[in-house]
Amino acid sequence: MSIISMTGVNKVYPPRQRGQSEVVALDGIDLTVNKGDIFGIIGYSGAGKSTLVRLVNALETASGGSIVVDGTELVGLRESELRRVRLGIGMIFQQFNLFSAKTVWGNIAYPLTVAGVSREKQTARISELLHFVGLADKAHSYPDELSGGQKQRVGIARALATSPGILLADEATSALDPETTDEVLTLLQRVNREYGVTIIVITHEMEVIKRIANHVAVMEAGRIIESGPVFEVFSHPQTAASKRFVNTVVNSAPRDKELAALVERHPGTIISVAVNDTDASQSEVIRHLIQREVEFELIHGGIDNIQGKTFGTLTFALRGTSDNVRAAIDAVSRFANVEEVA
Ligand SMILES: Nc1ncnc2c1ncn2[C@@H]1O[C@H](COP(=O)(O)OP(=O)(O)OP(=O)(O)O)[C@@H](O)[C@H]1O
Repeated sequence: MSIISMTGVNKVYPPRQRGQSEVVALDGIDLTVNKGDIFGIIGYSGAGKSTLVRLVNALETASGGSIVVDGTELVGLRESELRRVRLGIGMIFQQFNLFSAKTVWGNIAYPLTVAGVSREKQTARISELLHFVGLADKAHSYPDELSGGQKQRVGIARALATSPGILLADEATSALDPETTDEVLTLLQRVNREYGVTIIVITHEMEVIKRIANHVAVMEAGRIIESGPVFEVFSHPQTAASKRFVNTVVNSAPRDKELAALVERHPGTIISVAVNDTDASQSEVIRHLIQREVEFELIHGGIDNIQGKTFGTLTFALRGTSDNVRAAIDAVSRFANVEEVA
């Protein structure tokens, strides 16, 4: 069931200065996020990701199109009605955006006070959330006394205070080191599983998508150029930009210097085979090489796990008669994506 649905959404900003032209930040966005998704949106700087998020939580208005959030059409809605929609959406940020003069407790209490929640209920909710994010002992600390990862955990607790159904995470781990990033991503997965919150993750890092998203949309120049289940986009990227993102995190075929070094050490035929556990398993590839009496050596590559599925590219140096090598490549090519790299 869809919880966010965008159809033909445009956003045009007026020129920043006289003489400049207007900026088309979003250009015909069609997007459906289903309830329970961890939906990743990836793109380089300026692709339009933050603009898209600001439209979803109604911080900005669209120039055209339709945006339906949890059954409510946002386009054309009055400010008082937009406020109600915003209550159902939590948000976390790259720079955490905590109130530095308030304690951890005070930060989490803030949205509850604004929503008119009684003191008693606030206390119960804040205690629950502090335990959930593992900061029960930091209730009376100030943000300055916390590490980046702890600050983001406060950010998550504050965003969840009013029990929103949707959480928007805008580059939420971009300021954190890899280990802390991992902790925060694990926490977001718990938010999704244990509280049933739909999460939209905005990032320029494919690792984040690979780690937690089930669905991904790739943005470029204000458009969504590719979208689908994470495993599909990783295993069959359709556009140059998606391929570049995928190559940052998965073992792909060797190129340039790396390839030249391999060729020097392994004269003969070198092939790269994309393997996965749905249609091109590693064992099937190896079985065909053995059957065709081809000697082989695994010289490059590796296997990843994406959404519980095996995925990777293995590069083999093949040795044997040219007929056998050809027959082996033909046989493997029937079910797997094979690239003869040398
Ligand atoms: N208030 C604004 N006025 C004019 N142009 C804007 C405004 N906000 C964003 N833009 C422009 O819209 C385009 C998309 O910006 P946006 O911030 O959504 O991209 P992004 O993918 O989130 O990039 P980043 O990660 O750098 O924030 C950019 O060309 C940006 O300069």
